[in-house]
Amino acid sequence: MDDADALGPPAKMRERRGELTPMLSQYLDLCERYPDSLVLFQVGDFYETFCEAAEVTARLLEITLTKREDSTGRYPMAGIPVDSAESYIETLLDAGYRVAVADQVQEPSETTGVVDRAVTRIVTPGTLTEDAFLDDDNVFVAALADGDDHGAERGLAVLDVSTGDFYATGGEAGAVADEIQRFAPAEAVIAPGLSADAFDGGTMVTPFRPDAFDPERAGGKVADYFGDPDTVLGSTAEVRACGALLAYAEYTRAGEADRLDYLNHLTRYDPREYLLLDATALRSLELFERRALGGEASATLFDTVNETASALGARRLTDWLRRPLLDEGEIAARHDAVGELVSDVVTRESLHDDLRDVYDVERLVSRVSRGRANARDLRSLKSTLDVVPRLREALSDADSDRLRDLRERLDPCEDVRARIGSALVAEPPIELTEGGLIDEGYDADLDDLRATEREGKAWIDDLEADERERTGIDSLKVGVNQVHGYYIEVTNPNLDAVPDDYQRRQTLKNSERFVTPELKEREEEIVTAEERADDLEYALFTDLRDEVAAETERIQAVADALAALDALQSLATVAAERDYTRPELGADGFHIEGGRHPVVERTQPNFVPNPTDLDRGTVAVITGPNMAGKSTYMRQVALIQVLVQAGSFVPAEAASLPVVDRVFTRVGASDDIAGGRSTFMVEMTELATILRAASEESLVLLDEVGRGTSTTDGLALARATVEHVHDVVGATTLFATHHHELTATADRLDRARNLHFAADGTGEAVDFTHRLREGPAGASYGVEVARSAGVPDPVVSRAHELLDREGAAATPDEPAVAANGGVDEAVFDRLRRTDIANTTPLEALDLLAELKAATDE
Ligand SMILES: Nc1ncnc2c1ncn2[C@@H]1O[C@H](COP(=O)(O)OP(=O)(O)OP(=O)(O)O)[C@@H](O)[C@H]1O
Repeated sequence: MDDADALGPPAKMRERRGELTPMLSQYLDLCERYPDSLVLFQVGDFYETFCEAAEVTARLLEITLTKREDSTGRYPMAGIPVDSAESYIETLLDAGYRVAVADQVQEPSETTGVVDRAVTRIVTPGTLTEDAFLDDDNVFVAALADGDDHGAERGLAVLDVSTGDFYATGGEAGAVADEIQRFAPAEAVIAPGLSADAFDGGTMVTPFRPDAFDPERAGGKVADYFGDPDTVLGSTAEVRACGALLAYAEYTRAGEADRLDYLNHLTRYDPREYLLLDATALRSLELFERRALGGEASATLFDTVNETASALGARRLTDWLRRPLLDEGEIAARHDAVGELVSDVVTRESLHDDLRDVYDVERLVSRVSRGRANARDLRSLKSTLDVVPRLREALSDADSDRLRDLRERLDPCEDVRARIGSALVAEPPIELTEGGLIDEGYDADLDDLRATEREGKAWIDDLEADERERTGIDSLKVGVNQVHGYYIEVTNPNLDAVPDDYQRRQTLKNSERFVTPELKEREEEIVTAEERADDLEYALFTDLRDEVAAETERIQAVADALAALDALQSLATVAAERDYTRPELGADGFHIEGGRHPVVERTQPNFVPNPTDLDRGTVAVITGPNMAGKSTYMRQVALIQVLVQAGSFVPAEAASLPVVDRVFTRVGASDDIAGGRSTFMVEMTELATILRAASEESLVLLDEVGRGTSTTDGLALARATVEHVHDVVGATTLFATHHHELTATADRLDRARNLHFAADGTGEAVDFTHRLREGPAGASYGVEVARSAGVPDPVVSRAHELLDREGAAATPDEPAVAANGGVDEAVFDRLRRTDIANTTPLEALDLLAELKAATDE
């Protein structure tokens, strides 16, 4: 928040409440009613702000700060034009404000006093519906609540007001925090007493009436929209969150009918139904956001597999990547559909072409339902429905269950389509009150009015010729202007010939303008017919819009099917064009032939495919020089896994994979400077999460764990981590490290493997092959990488000299950190297997004796 003083009633006005002019006292009232929002107050063609709010808006929007002066005092004032308000409002949102737009809701001509004003909408970052603010992506607002007992149980509700997408989920606080990250809401309301910690800096946490979270009240709200809360939701925490979120969404629609009629569908899910990707994983795998490490902006996974043709499809594909599936049947159903479209080029391409004509129906229909849609919106809806029969035709021979099911669900809504088609002209204007919307033949009364208008105009068109003949004045002209309407113009030399029934209207320098009683009558007829036609058109249009609004659920169902079809089409297009293969599911390990990194292969023309062959529970220790490709490889495996479970084919020659419950990553350095934590602290926090939460069903990527501290500590931690993951956690793990000593640890453990990236050290230059091999890496090429990076020769030579001197110390096959000081491996193992927490003092003494005996031998 830039400056909280800009909110609420200005002190200066409050002090003089009794004396203020009626207009300013209206402003003061509105500021009091909307104390959390910056009030934009319409005065004619401007939205004005006053006092502190004016100072803040003038600064943020770079507009002039002026003053309003009256008998009660001088008030700073700053205003923005109503016509270009949206871009200014956007800047205010970016600065962290909510904006309450107070419009004049009465014509100034209707009153002798001050015009009525009311807040007609509250614009907040998470509840945007105006096209001007939106791109294709979802914009979410969330609500977080706890249960009756205020324990660790949390409920989360997430809503996109512009599309009507509504999700609810719940669970213990940590799991729900992960779900929040998946949706990355722009805004959130939270129950009284809860901390906002689960939200990061990208979410504006907004205060809201605590009573909206009251279980009874919230339950009532949920019932109002979706039926019995106990049936549709999982816990009181979820009910509180959903109810409060609905109340908040209604609150921001001030002025419009309270209820959001297009919210018909609630998706309630359990986080355990989807592959869990926490914030760290989403970030480090760059699913949606670029990290631009080292200034090099790379594409995201989403960019790479997004070949959707519509906004609906793009949002659906985002959701599939954000919440990959766990259910093998569901995954296979998507794979079947993708497979069919991969092999059927004709269908795939015709789907892609047709889907390009699909508009953002979810948003269209929500605008229709809110009474905000114009005639163009309805035409766009019709164009979209026009596509549906073509899509059904393209899918007529579909085999896979999913495609057949989608075909079934593609209801062309023939009645709606025909109705819009017959009512509206092909290219209606945006304005709704100035006519030109409704087509001929739709309404008899309208056609009559238009006929009157046409006849009147035809009569006038003929008038010039008729009057020239009657008067004999060849230069006589008939014209029209805004102020005086139709007139007959006669130049001064001909004034003598003017007949008696001409009435003078206007005198110009060289001519006079006249009207005749008949011309006035005709004109009156035309104007009346025009006005009545405009009003009638508006009425017919709103009736049509209401009729379409009554079909909201049907149209939403079509939108849902279109979205899924487009997402499948996208996956199939990518698979076909980039040579992806269908993965086999249900394997007891990760077996990939010729795997590729889906994003890097797009920018590296000579990308080297690499295999993966890891039984479940294997810990692979991956060594190799800097720049050899370790990080790329590890991410490649994880991305392939995410793609599989999202329903996609994968960049590989062949793949046979299990379904994993969660992908964990501890990759690269991510300083949390804003959070005040050092790189090492962040690294350890992430590591702690993984070691606590990973299961045998998880896939874990650990990249250079322990790098952020001293070598000894780092190595000790890395080693302890490998052992713990191997012995206790049991997750399949890829562990990249520069500590060659770790390769010895891997040699000792049953399910650990050494893999490495070799580099050909030809002479003193390094040639990266990017090829993964069995066993530990032979040497570190760090010094050569330093040379190719431009480190001066003397430093490089000296480093070589030092390396030579240290010799064997750096060889990788040496056992790990002589930490056991020569103690027999069996003793070491015995210690490792000991669970101290479950060892009695007596047992401990026995153990000590046993170990002592072993070392004495
Ligand atoms: N299989 C591959 N084929 C072609 N180029 C690759 C391959 N793998 C990685 N690269 C390229 O090599 C460079 C280094 O890759 P990467 O960052 O994965 O190496 P690294 O071993 O993790 O390095 P460091 O240890 O310094 O983190 C990247 O620019 C990447 O694009």
